[in-house]
Order: sequence, then structure tokens, then C-alpha cells
Amino acid sequence: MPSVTGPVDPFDYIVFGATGDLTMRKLLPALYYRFRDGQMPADARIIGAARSKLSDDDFRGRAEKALARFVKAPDLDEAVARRFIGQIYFASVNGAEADSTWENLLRLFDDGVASRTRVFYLATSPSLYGDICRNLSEHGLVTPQSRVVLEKPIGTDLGSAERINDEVGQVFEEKKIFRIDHYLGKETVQNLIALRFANPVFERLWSSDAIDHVQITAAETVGVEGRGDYYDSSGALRDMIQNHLLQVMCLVAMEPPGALDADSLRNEKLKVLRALKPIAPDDVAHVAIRGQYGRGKIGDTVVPGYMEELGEGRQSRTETFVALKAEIHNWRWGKVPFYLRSGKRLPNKSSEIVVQFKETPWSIFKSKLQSNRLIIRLQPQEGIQLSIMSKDPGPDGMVLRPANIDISFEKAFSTRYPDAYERLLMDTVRGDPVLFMRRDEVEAAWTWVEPVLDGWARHPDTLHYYSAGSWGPDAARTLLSRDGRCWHEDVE
Ligand SMILES: NC(=O)C1=CN([C@@H]2O[C@H](COP(=O)(O)OP(=O)(O)OC[C@H]3O[C@@H](n4cnc5c(N)ncnc54)[C@H](OP(=O)(O)O)[C@@H]3O)[C@@H](O)[C@H]2O)C=CC1
Ligand SMILES: O=C1O[C@H](COP(=O)(O)O)[C@@H](O)[C@H](O)[C@H]1O
Repeated sequence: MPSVTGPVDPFDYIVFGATGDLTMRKLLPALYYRFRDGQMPADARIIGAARSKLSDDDFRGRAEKALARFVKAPDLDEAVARRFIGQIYFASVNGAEADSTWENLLRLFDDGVASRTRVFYLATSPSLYGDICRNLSEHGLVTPQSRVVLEKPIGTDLGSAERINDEVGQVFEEKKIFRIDHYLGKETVQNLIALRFANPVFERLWSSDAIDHVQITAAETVGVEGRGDYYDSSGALRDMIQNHLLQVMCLVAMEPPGALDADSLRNEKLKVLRALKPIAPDDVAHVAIRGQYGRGKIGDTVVPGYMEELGEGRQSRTETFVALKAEIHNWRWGKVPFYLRSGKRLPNKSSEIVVQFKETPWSIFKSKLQSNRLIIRLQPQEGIQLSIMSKDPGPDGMVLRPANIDISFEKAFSTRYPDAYERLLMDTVRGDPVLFMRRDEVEAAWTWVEPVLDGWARHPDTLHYYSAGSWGPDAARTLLSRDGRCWHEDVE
């Protein structure tokens, strides 16, 4: 297999949903960086596909604007961008229908490109994945060198996920299906594997023997940002917890894989998902807290509430915040809860894992001791912080204070942090599935999440409200205080 960042062979990257938010904000900028850094060859093609009737030049104009907006200004080289944009094409196709619009795509595939790697990236609503795959197959576009990338969330519940997986599976073998979860492409998330399995000092402590509980938070300051229609039918549980946070939890909790290949890793993640204690209907209201933001202030800026953001007087009971307690029923993690939390319009943008160690069994000091805490900052200010108790230097005797051992990855390593999509898109070209989800993982995650969705649907009064700029509803605090614990930001 070629190196992760080395040049790849010529390929065709066909993006369905090319006029959408994801393509503009993430996919095109990521491909630009891979082109700029010499990984994408000069005869590779990016082919946008969507129903909009655009010419190649129209679409190139949109791509140019997207780069200007979403690539950091010092990284945007005009000449490089011009060459990159010259490799972009557009086909107006209705992926859902077997109609004549497919001719617009077919005209781009003559015999000269038949043997290239072909990646079909489905950045549309997941309800279209089955139809698009069937149409690709019926139009003879699926070659032995083809693979398909599916954006998350796959389905809206277990049944729909199974249906989509079945439909896609009728066209592509499992090993040709790349289910993307961009959190797995984040450098700091991959670093969890290094932290745990290249540093026995941590692994020896990594169980209920030493750990009291784990908190995994993905906090955002943004609201729904023009994605209201999608988000309102999804909500935070489907959008963030079912995929990103459960995947991160798997990497924190899994047993050491026998090797670093895709199936060794996925087998271990799957065992964690299958060991999750099912949430009983009567427990949903207590262990799965949902909230929706109202108007509030982030920093000095007043921001509208969720329903105001949706506009046109729309009412909604969709959650923009979730905090829940996950229990992994196995030997290593018995009695160690994992508290997962994600929300929009919270005070900071930060994704982090907090590993809270147990108290000292006995204290010989007068000072109050704070238990050790390992904080793994996934973004921003990527790094690791270990809080320890230390003697206050000075003449006052044995007075102790918490102090931090702090490693900033930015200071420790000079390399640029690539966006997760850069790594993942090129993995799909290289055919490396290690950072993608297997079908059984996705379905196991839905199996665990579904009773929460059902419980909330049956009990509408479980929706709490919070002010934008706060850390979510009070009930999220109660979730931990009931167990004698508190969220990391509440520790004095
Ligand atoms: N945006 C984001 O930050 C993220 C998005 N995702 C996922 O990526 C996917 C796309 O999201 P996003 O870009 O936000 O969605 P958008 O609504 O912005 O874009 C949807 C795209 O699908 C195209 N489309 C709709 N119907 C068809 C059809 N029948 N045939 C061909 N193209 C069609 C639309 O173009 P047209 O109308 O011209 O056909 C448009 O390009 C979703 O699955 C989402 O969950 C995942 C993570 C983050
Ligand atoms: O998948 C998604 O992720 C983003 C958050 O991603 P991050 O890399 O900025 O942490 C979230 O805003 C979006 O709603 C969701 O669909």
C-alpha cells in the first residue's frame, strides 16, 4: 500500500451532493490541500454531481468561492488553486431517478478512464444512497476499481440503517463500502490509539481499578448554520452521539487490538458497542438528558434561540444538546460510567475526553486532595493535560495544590494539523478502510441509541431548555451530581 501522504495513482472522484454545504465547506478544501501537497496527480478528476443545472464553468466558479472562503488565506496559492479547479467537472444528475440525466455523467467516462480508481462519494441525504447505488450499477458505472463513501448518519434508526446497508450492499461488497465518520480522521482521535497502546504507563491504569469515570464532550458555539432542515429532522443524538461520540468512546474503551488493520480495530470497537448496557424505557428520562437552546449570549454576542434560527415561526422539539450516561458491561469497565455530551451554542468550541481517576485511598495531608485527571484535548488546542497534586513551594509546610503536566501538540510538533477529511478522502482513494465504520458497528450503535429516541418520543416533557452560551440544561448537571460527580468545568 502506498504511503499515507505520498502521491496516489490517477483517480476519478465523483461527489453526489456537490452543490451542498459539506462539499463546499469540507470536501473541496480538503482535496485542494491534497493537490497542493502533491498527493493528487495532475490527471485526477473531481466530478461534482447534483440535480442543479450547472456547466463545468458554473461549478468551477462555486468551487473557487468555496476555496476562498474555507481555505486559510496563507494556504491559498492562486496558481495552485487555478490548476486544481481545472481538474473539476460537473454533471447534472438526478441520483434518485433512472432518467436521461445520467447521460450527463456517462459522457465523462470513456474507455480511457475505465481502469482508474473510481470513488463515488455520497454527500446527499442518506435516504438517496440506495437509489444512487442502484442507478450507478444499472448505468454500468461500477467497475472493479470502484468504491463508495457513505456520509453519516446512515439512516435515522436501526431499521432505516439496515435498509440502506442492504441496498448499498446489493451493488458494492462490504470491503468497497467506506462509511465515513470524520472524527476518526482527526489526528488527536487517532492519537488515542498511540496514547493507549504505545504508553504502558497509561494502559496499566486503564480500568475500573484506577478510573472513577470518563467524560467525553463535543461542544460547539455555532447554531444550525443554514442546515436547519436537515438538523431539525435529526437532532444532536443522531447527528453527533450515534456516530462521533460513540466511536471516540470505543477507542477509549476497547481492548488492545491484535494488529492495526481495519478488522482487528473494528472487531474491538464492536465488542465495546455490544457490551453497552441497554437503556431501559423507564430510565431514559434520567440517564439521557436532552435540551434545546433559547436566545442567549456567547461571549459578548447575543444569539437567537434555535426556533428563531429555524425561522418563519417554526416550532420544534428537536434536541440541540444531549448528555447521557453509558455503561459498558465488561470486566474492564464495570462500575465506570462514560458520560457523553454534545451540544450547540455552548460557551466554547471544544472536544475533549476527561479521564477522572479515583481518590487516594487515605490522605495524610491537611489540604483537600483533588483526584488525578487526564484531559485529552481533541480540538482546539490539541494536547494532553494530567492534573496532579503538588506541594506549594514556600515556607508554609506541606500545603498542596493541583498543578498540571501539560503537553501542547502544537508546541511539541511543528507539522500542520490536516483537516480530518484530507486524510479520509485519500484513504478512500488508496482503499484503506481502517478509519471507516463497518456495517455491524453502525447497526450496533443504532441498537443502543434507539430506545433513547423511542423514550423521548413517548415522553415529550423530557425536553429541557437552556440559554445559548450556557453548558446546557440543569438536568445535565443533575445527571452527574446524582452519582456524586460533576462535569469537568464545574470542578473548583
Ligand atoms: N454539512 C455538514 O457539515 C455535514 C454533512 N454531513 C452529511 O453529508 C450529507 C450532505 O450534507 P449537506 O451537504 O449538509 O447537505 P445539503 O442539503 O447542503 O446538500 C445536499 C446535496 O444533495 C444534492 N441532491 C439532493 N437531491 C439529489 C438528487 N436526487 N440527486 C443528486 N443530488 C441531489 C443537492 O443538490 P441539488 O439540489 O442540486 O440536487 C445538494 O448538493 C448528509 O448526509 C449529511 O448528514 C455529515 C457531516 C457534516
Ligand atoms: O458531523 C457533524 O460534525 C460537526 C462538528 O464537527 P467538528 O469537526 O467541527 O467537531 C457538527 O457541527 C455537525 O452538526 C455534524 O453534522
